[in-house]
Amino acid sequence: MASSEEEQKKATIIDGKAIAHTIRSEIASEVQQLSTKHGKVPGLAVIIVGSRKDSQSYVNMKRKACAEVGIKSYDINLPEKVPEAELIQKVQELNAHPDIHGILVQLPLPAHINEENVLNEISIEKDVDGFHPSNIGKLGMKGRDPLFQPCTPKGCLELLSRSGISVKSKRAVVVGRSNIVGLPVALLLLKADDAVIRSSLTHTD
Ligand SMILES: Nc1nc2c(c(=O)[nH]1)N[C@@H](CN(C=O)c1ccc(C(=O)N[C@@H](CCC(=O)O)C(=O)O)cc1)CN2
Repeated sequence: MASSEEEQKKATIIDGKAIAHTIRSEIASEVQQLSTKHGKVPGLAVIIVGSRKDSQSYVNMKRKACAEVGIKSYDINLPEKVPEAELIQKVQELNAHPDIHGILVQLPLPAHINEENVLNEISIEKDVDGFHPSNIGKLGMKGRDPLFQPCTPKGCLELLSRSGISVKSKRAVVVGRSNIVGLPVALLLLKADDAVIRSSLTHTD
């Protein structure tokens, strides 16, 4: 095998924990600067409906991560049977709250609540999950940039770039096409190199 080919076949180990540690220190110092210079502390409202164990665990991790970097998290825990209108009213209150800069509604929601109706209500300026149709739509459009990008897909691309792996001229296969991971990963890959990348979405969900 030619040496350049050998180079290309070499595996790269991605150290996710080390990268996460670096990113958290960067965010902590940005938050510190914001508060020193402008007297502002970023505020994130995290809404969870019901008591699914997996969702509780993800939400706890997000709240803990906020505390670690100095972001103030506002915990909103609503009962499983909360009416959709009440959840929407809560989102609207948070949209108008001056100390809350980001709103995150943990998914999935109980079956009686229409997820789309709720996500559409989040102000696009506070849509830190990037799930609002306007933000997702811009993610898919050439020359447009969403205000926020979904975090797990953004995390995948961030891991690659911080590990020195370029996606340019590569072929990518994305397994799954969920609104939360598969679809936005494919869109982010296209945005990263729309001239060359062909990303194929498999139909597992
Ligand atoms: N409002 C949101 N709701 C949900 C999201 C989200 O991003 N925003 N994503 C998932 C739940 N979730 C975070 O909330 C989440 C779940 C799983 C993973 C993940 O990376 N899983 C890895 C395993 C990681 C490990 O075990 O260490 C995997 O599946 O391979 C990230 C985020 C639904 N709801």
